[in-house]
Amino acid sequence: MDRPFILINSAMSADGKLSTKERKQVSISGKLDFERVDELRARTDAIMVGIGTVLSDNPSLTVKSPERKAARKAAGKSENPVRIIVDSTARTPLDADIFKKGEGIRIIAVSNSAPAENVEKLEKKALIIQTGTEKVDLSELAEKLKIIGINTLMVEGGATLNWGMLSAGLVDEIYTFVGNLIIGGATSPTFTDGEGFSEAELLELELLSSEKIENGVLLKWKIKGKKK
Ligand SMILES: NC(=O)c1ccc[n+]([C@@H]2O[C@H](COP(=O)([O-])OP(=O)(O)OC[C@H]3O[C@@H](n4cnc5c(N)ncnc54)[C@H](O)[C@@H]3O)[C@@H](O)[C@H]2O)c1
Ligand SMILES: Nc1nc(=O)c(N)c(NC[C@H](O)[C@H](O)[C@H](O)COP(=O)(O)O)[nH]1
Repeated sequence: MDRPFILINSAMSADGKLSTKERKQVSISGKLDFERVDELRARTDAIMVGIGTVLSDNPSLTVKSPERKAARKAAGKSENPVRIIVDSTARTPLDADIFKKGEGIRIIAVSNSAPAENVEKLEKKALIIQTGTEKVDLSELAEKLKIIGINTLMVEGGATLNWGMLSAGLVDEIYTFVGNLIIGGATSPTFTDGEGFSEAELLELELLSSEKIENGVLLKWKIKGKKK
């Protein structure tokens, strides 16, 4: 299958959580890690998040640094990468910050069961890609993104989309910043939620690097494939 190079970047607590039990975001990253994420954003063709992240965090997914935005412009690109929301039932609020902030293309990926009236409203704000019956078919979405010129895709969570991408075999590398806090809670989102793998399905990773950043550690992993 021809698809973009796909990287997941997430920040997690020392106990592997992405946010609190109320699904409220907390700063796990410090200033330097947020700078690193901005730099990654500026280098990628597209950024993708799940609708759960939009509903809880309302991210804009823009490049923040004026210098990086200017460098993208100078290279003939938009200031921001293409911003994509995976939203099976077309629930994205029309006043979400992703629409209000920054220039550039937005894509909402919906399934074929998304209510037509929601899709029609979103069509005024974004390009719509429709795949899958109940849930967005992430493999088909990745192929379509490649066709429209997206060669590098950065997934910024959340927990359910991370699982969807990993379990569909769609991820090449994972960058996790592990921050110096404990969040706890059996229901707090973790780096990968969803159904989970059984023993015969586990994914094996190769550690590419580890780097101390302020009071945390950045781990870069490559996906090797199913654990033998
Ligand atoms: N710390 C971080 O780096 C970070 C990054 C992003 C989000 N978060 C946190 O994660 C939480 C949100 O995670 P979440 O799990 O609730 O939502 P999510 O962002 O993972 O979105 C999940 C949604 O994606 C959609 N989806 C469609 N097709 C899918 C498929 N085939 N597979 C999987 N998902 C599919 C579904 O509509 C599903 O409800 C929030 O609390 C947020 O603060 C943290
Ligand atoms: N890298 C990172 N470190 C964190 O400590 C944290 N809580 C997030 N969380 C991801 C979440 O989705 C954020 O809401 C977006 O990173 C915000 O993006 P914007 O600034 O709105 O562009 N991400």
